[in-house]
Parts: sequence; C-alpha cells; structure tokens
Amino acid sequence: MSSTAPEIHKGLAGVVADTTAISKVNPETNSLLYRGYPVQELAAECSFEQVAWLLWHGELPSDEQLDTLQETERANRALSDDVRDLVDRTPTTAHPMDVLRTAVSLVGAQDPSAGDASPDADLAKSVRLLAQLPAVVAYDQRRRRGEDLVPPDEDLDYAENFLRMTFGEVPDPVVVDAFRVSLILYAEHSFNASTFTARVITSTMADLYSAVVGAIGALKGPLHGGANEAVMHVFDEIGSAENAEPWLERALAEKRKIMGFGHRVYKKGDSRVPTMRAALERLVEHYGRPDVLDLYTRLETAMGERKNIKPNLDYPSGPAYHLMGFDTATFTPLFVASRVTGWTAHVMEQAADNSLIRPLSEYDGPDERHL
Ligand SMILES: CC(=O)SCCNC(=O)CCNC(=O)[C@H](O)C(C)(C)COP(=O)(O)OP(=O)(O)OC[C@H]1O[C@@H](n2cnc3c(N)ncnc32)[C@H](O)[C@@H]1OP(=O)(O)O
Ligand SMILES: O=C([O-])CC(=O)C(=O)O
Repeated sequence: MSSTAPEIHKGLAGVVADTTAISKVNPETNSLLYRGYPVQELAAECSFEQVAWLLWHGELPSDEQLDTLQETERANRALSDDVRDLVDRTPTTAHPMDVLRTAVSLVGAQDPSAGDASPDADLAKSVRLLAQLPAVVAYDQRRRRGEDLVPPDEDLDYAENFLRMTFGEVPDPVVVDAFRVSLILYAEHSFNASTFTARVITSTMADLYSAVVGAIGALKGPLHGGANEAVMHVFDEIGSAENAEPWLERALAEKRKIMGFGHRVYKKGDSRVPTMRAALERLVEHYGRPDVLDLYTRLETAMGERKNIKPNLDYPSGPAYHLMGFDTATFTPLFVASRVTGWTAHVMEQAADNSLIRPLSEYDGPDERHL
C-alpha cells in the first residue's frame, strides 16, 4: 500500500463534520446542553413546547412566544382525511415506523409551501410536523387495537393531548410527567445518524419534509432509535430478574449486541440515563411494578460486570413506555415525535450555511480492466 493512502474513518467515527450551535454532547463531563442549557434542568423545569422553541430559535420563549407556538401547534393537530385514510390503508403488517414515514411523506406532499425553503416557511413546516406526528402515532396504535380515532383536544398541552389521543384519557400526572421528560431527553443529540441523514438531505437543497422522511428511516434501525423497542423484546425474552445473568451469558456467547447498551460518543455512560431512570422509578412506584426495576438493575449490573458497557437512553425509555401502556412497536415512533424538533432545527441550521455533504471514498475494487 502506498504511503499516501488516506486514513479511513469507518462509520465516520471521530470525524468532526461541521459546527453546530444546537446542542453540545460532552462525553468527558457526561453532559448534554441544548443551546447551552443542561438537559437535566430543561427536563425538570420546562414543557416540551418550550424546549422545541429553544431548539428552533436558540432562546427559551417569552410567555407571548410560547402562547403563539401553543396556539399554532394546537390548531395543526387534526389529521386530514387523506392522511387518516392512508394510515387506514397501510397494512398492520407494516411497522409503525413505516406508517409514520409514509404519513410524513403525504403531509409534506399536501403542503403547498413544501418547496419554500425560507426560514419562516421551514419553521411553519416544523411546527406542523410537531403537531401532526402525535396524531399519526396515536391513531396507528389505536387502529391496530381495533379502537376508534380520538380527536385532538385543544385545551390540553402537547404531552397530555398525545397521551389522550393514544389512550382515550389523560393519565395520572406522574405518567404525563414521565412522558414529558422522555420527550425532552429524546429531542436532540448533535450529529447522530438520523440527524446527520437529515443534514445530508438538506445539503442537496431538498425540502424539509424529505429530510425528515430520510431521518425517520435512519432512526428505525436497532443500532439507533429502534433500540428502545428492542430493549423491550430483550426484557420479554429474559422474563424476570433471576434470568438476567444466564441470559446475558448466552447472548454474549452468541455475539449478540445487547440492546440499550453502548454508545458511539459516550463511553462512560449516557448523560440522559439518570434522569430517565428516575422517571422510570416513579412509574414503577405508580404502577406497583418493582419486577421491572429488578430486571432493569440486574441486567445493567451484569452488563457492567461482564463488559463494562453502560446503558444508553433507550434502556430506561423502553420499559418506561411499556409501563405507560404503549405497544412495543410504538416506542420508536415516540422517539420520532420528539426528535423531529432536533432534526428540523438542524435542517434550518444546515440550510442557513450550506455546503453539499459529499465525503470521499478509497476505491478497493479491481484494477482497471477491459472487455
Ligand atoms: C438513542 C440512541 O440511538 S443510543 C444507541 C442505541 N443503540 C443500541 O442500544 C444498540 C446496541 N449498541 C450498539 O450496537 C453499539 O454500542 C452502538 C452501535 C450504539 C455504538 O457502537 P460503536 O460506537 O460502533 O461501538 P463498537 O461497536 O465499536 O463497540 C466497541 C466494543 O464494544 C462492544 N459493544 C458495544 N456495544 C455493545 C452492546 N450493546 N452489546 C455488546 N457489545 C457491545 C462491541 O462489540 C465492541 O467490542 P469489540 O471491541 O470486542 O469488537
Ligand atoms: O448520538 C447518537 O449517536 C445516538 C443518540 O444517543 C441519539 O441520537 O440520541
């Protein structure tokens, strides 16, 4: 090999692709800042709508700005007949992520401003998606259960309305609060795979909806957002706490990746896990399900002892969504509903200072040959 062979960064690991002012992931201090604010403080003090505004605009909203956002979000919640019909006609053999991806495509195709890439138009599209995604996610779960659509309620905030559209009523405040916390923690995480996908699509000057559709596809995989669903399958496989160690031994012997553990950036633990674990503990207490926490802790401890690998956010979120009553296949769509705020913030940041994203590759196929 020639000495000038380029260094290959497989999986772009360690590559700094651009700057961003939206969030800072610091694996050294185990911290995550949204626009400078520690995510833990936002989760303790803010509504999801406030965090969405912060991600999009760079500052927390004034009361008046928050009112405006809430008004627009609430006015955009109802699905069009076409989108509802599309959901109805998508087979229930399709994964809910596929339903969501397809529905977002139609929402975009129905927006006459889809091709307007001005900051105001992109912001309006972002709010529209924020408002529409819960309706799709909630209705898709309901129709799979043979239940009717629950229309949105404009008197409720985002988290309450999402839960009511899914379950038919607003649950106990403990549940609403745990859900709100999960949405805030999931909202943004710098250049993760789905966000980077959205930025790549935006860099070609394609529209915001195309970027979000692509990002949904990237989030679906079990190495990324699909892990919150996969964690629940692991819990189901293990059954109860006393099986955790033997299950882990077998899984590692089979060279399986243990879902909900490990991270490309955090190597000493995911900054968001303690906050989500605390929310899970409150749910366990509320629902009287100590067995869930027992299994959670046993597997976490065993994984720490065997591999020294720590849980990521999907590990506490999976069982938390399960306790709230969501079907397992709905977990990653919940992640989408939250992350759409971060994705669209990145779309707008990329568009504002664009450069086509197009890395190089080192060819290692056959030497030139001829027919
Ligand atoms: C919200 C999110 O998207 S967070 C991520 C959610 N994804 C998951 O939970 C899926 C499970 N985790 C994983 O597959 C990985 O940890 C990833 C994909 C998240 C990160 O992977 P990478 O940064 O590429 O780490 P990499 O795969 O190089 O792992 C380093 C070593 O730790 C091992 N490892 C990392 N994660 C795990 C895991 N979950 N289970 C078992 N071993 C693991 C790898 O096998 C590798 O071992 P080796 O050096 O002996 O080959
Ligand atoms: O940052 C990543 O690679 C994955 C992740 O935790 C996220 O997107 O929330």
